[in-house]
Amino acid sequence: MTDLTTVLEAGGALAGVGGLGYAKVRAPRVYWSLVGLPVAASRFRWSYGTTMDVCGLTVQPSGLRAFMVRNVARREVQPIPPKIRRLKGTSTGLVVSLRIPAGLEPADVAAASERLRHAWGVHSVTVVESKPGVVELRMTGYDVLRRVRMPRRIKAGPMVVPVALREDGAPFMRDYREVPHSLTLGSNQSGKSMFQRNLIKGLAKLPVGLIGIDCKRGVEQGPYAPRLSALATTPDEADRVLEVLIAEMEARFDLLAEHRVSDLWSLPERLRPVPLVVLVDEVAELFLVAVKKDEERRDRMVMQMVRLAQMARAVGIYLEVCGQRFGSELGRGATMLRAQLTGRVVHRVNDKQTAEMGLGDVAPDAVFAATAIAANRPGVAVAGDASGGWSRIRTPKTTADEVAAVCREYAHLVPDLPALAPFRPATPATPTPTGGPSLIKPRTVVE
Ligand SMILES: Nc1ncnc2c1ncn2[C@@H]1O[C@H](COP(=O)(O)OP(=O)(O)OP(=O)(O)O)[C@@H](O)[C@H]1O
Repeated sequence: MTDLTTVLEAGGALAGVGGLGYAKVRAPRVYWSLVGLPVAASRFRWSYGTTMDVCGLTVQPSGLRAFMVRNVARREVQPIPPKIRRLKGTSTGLVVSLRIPAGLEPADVAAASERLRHAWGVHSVTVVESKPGVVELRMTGYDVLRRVRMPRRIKAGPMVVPVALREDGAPFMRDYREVPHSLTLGSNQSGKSMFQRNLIKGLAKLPVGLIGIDCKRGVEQGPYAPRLSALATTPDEADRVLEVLIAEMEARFDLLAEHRVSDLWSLPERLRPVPLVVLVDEVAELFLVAVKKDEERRDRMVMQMVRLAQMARAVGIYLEVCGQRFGSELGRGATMLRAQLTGRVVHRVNDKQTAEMGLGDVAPDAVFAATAIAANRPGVAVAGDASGGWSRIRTPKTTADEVAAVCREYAHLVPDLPALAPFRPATPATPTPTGGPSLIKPRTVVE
């Protein structure tokens, strides 16, 4: 009987270990919550003081403080680490809020993030300044980008779309009011289309107008036609669509002037024109020059896009440009346009120069991270912005059919924009137009 009990106990223990091993690989969230988090939290608490000390993140207390607290001479007291304000476990990691003592700055903690990661045995440590004097250490317990699962509850805003997951487990949000224009770069098969697909999936549900420019004959954006207000599939069509957008921008500025406000969001809701997002897929195809005559069109389009990028934010027209490279080889004015596209997402690239094109001017520290993206990780990218911050992200795998279904479901949100009507892609059933007013008259398209 005793032998049987021992065998059953051993069997139960082995099954438990096997189950945990299985969970670690197949359900890392569950494993983290059951095992990883309690272990990491204990390890953190136990080794906090010494780890911060060896990582150079302690300061000598002031003489007065040493005297007040311990009533001893300053040289006799130990250096003190940042004070822990809060420690919170999440489904992907651990978030620790620290008050930075005088003598340290957030950059010191950020510089030590690799050392902290190894000391506490976590997958990554990201340092974010949450308010002056306070930093958050966002640790992830496992590689959350291996299989992306977006958090269930995401706080979105009027022009904010969740597109990908960040390495620290938080969603990567595309906020058009904060960063109006953006550039997505990456080599072949790196995941650019997947990024735009996720973006369209989010945007399709918002009250915005979507304008597609896909000079690969519409193969990428064609399936989303029911939700598009316009789709240009050749450079000539794109040229005309951009002309309409410039006219729309000017008309919207007249409206702002009439109501003495400086941006679209300050207008009363009933007068506010619908925001427009212009999605350019593979920008090199758009600026392609086959014969000398095309150069004039290309230069005109670059200048139209530069004008939109410089001014259209205030009137709610936003640019989302995607390409393999974006350098001076795209023609006159291209680098000027790139400078205006301040949101940057760089997928795997073939050379350092392309990573520098995307991130060198906004987040130089991120260039190396972009060149280190593995070929077997499509969809992984480095996202930087004009504030110099950057993060590693990955989009969830989403099929074109899934996004096409969302576009059909939300086709009733296509705004009434008569000037763009000639460019409206054909769809099986034309939905009833809704949304904000258009400010310019329909044009006759001369083919
Ligand atoms: N986040 C992701 N997770 C898993 N697989 C992905 C992810 N993103 C992209 N892929 C896969 O990688 C491949 C290339 O993706 P995608 O077509 O988006 O790349 P691309 O950069 O647009 O390529 P191209 O420039 O050749 O059009 C596809 O098979 C896609 O399913």
